[in-house]
Amino acid sequence: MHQDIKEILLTEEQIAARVRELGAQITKDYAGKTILLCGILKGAVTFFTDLARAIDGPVYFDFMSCSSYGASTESSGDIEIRKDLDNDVEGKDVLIVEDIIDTGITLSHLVPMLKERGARSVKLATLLSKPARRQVEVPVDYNGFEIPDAFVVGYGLDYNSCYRNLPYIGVLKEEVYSK
Ligand SMILES: O=P(O)(O)OC[C@H]1O[C@H](OP(=O)(O)OP(=O)(O)O)[C@H](O)[C@@H]1O
Ligand code: HPA
Ligand SMILES: [Mg+2]
Repeated sequence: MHQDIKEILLTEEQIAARVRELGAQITKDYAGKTILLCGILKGAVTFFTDLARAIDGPVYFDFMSCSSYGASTESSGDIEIRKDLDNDVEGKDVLIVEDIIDTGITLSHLVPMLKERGARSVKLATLLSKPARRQVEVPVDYNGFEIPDAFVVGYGLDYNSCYRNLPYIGVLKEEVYSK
């Protein structure tokens, strides 16, 4: 285990098993449709690539880059779109893929924006949800795990751009961000 990690919350095996379940459910729910899978960079990349391979059906890939945390463990409340989707979403079945919903602020901006652009449907898949920290309610269609109120890293999630490549989800030691 990495020296900055206090505890492993979800192992590689637990994540892989849950991603397979979510992929099977999405495959059923979208039978006969093509999904425009929209990953929110950068945190969602790892979940996105695993989830996409767990879906048995036609899928297009697109990505949007937003940032609100920067070098902090608290949301700034300002969502900056650094890169928009390449696809026109009008008439498409959009499935947003996120790594985590924490305050809900990021998704509360993105979901209405994609609906306004004329998407036929906009649904949301997240690997993690931290309900204790929610400031804005966002309906989640596919949720991997509910987690307690702790700052987690790994499997795509970062603190100050580090730890994204850890293969598990771990709780970061407080001393790493309080110094
Ligand atoms: O529900 P919220 O409180 O809005 O938090 C969730 C968002 O924050 C993180 O992104 P971040 O801004 O850290 O960018 P990153 O994905 O590049 O790390 C995470 O990947 C989600 O997009
Ligand atoms: N870890 C990493 N990034 C995050 C988190 C978290 O717990 N919450 C929102 N963005
Ligand atoms: Mg981040």
